[in-house]
Amino acid sequence: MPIDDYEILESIGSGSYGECRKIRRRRDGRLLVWKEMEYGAMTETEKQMLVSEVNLLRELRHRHIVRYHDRLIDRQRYVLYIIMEFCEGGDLSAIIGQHKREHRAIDESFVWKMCVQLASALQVCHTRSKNGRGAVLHRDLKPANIFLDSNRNAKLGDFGLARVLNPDNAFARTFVGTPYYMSPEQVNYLTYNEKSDIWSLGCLLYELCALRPPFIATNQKELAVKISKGVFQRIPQQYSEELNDLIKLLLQVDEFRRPSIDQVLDHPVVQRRGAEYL
Ligand SMILES: CN(C)CCCNS(=O)(=O)c1cccc(Nc2nc(OCC3CCCCC3)c3[nH]cnc3n2)c1
Repeated sequence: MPIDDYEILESIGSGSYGECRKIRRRRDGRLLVWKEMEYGAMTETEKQMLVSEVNLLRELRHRHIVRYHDRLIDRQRYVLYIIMEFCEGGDLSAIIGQHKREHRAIDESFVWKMCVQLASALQVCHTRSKNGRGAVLHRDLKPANIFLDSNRNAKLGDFGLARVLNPDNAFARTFVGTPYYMSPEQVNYLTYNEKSDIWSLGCLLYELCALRPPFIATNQKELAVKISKGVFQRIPQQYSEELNDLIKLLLQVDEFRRPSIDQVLDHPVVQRRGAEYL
C-alpha cells in the first residue's frame, strides 16, 4: 500500500478541509506534510473540481510556492491525501504573534524579503491566468497561509484546496474569520481579480511592520467602511519612507491605480532592496 511509504508523525493542525499531518517518507527519511480530505459526501461535480484543483497545484512549481509532491487515495475510507513539502519555519501568523507578544519589531530586511519572494510567487499565478492556462486559484495571501522553510524563505500555501472543498460556502468561507485583507472592490461588489492580490500583499507588508492589519474594526460593516475609505496610519517610524511609500502604492483604493505584479517587481526600490532575496 503506497500509504505505507510514509510514517505518520504529529498533527500540525486542521484546516477547513481536514487534518494536516507531518509525515516522513520511508525511502529517504524526507519530512513532508499531508492534508487529509474526506470526499465521501462530495457530489460528482465537487469531486471533479477537486481533481482539477489538485492538477493545478501539481503544475504550480515555484521556489516560493509550497511544492506539491503526490496524492494518495484511500478508496475504502473515501479519503484523499495531498502530500506537500514541509515548511520547517511555520507560518507568518505565528511569527507576527510572537513579535507582538515580545514587543519586538520585525526587521525591515525581512519585510523586503517577504515582499519580493511573495510577489514572485504571485507573478507565476498571475502570468498563468493571463496565458489562459486555467484560471489559477487565487492564493489567499494572508499570514496563516504563508509558510517559511528552514532558511526563512517564504512559501505561499495552498489556499485553493479549502475553497474547492467548501464550494457552497465559498462566499461564507470568505467570511470565515474577519476578512481584514479584503480589497475595496471585493467589499463593494465581491469581485476578485489580480489587483485584489496586490491589495492583500500591501496588507501583509503593513501587518509585518505594524504587527496588526491596516484596517481593523469590531464588526464587518465598520471594517468594510474603513477598507472602502482606505485611510490607515503610517507604519511605525522606524521603517523607511521608501517602504512606507511602497505600501501606500499597494493599498490604493482605486484598483486601476494599484500596480500590477510585474510593476511591483520592476519597481526600482523593490529591485534595490529585494534583489538579494530572489
Ligand atoms: C522556528 N519554529 C518556532 C517554527 C516551529 C514550526 N512549528 S511546526 O509545528 O513545525 C509548523 C507549524 C505551522 C506550519 C508548519 N509547516 C507547514 N504547515 C502547513 O500547513 C499548516 C496547516 C494549514 C492549515 C491549518 C492547520 C495548519 C503546510 N502545508 C504545506 N506545507 C506546510 N508546512 C509547521
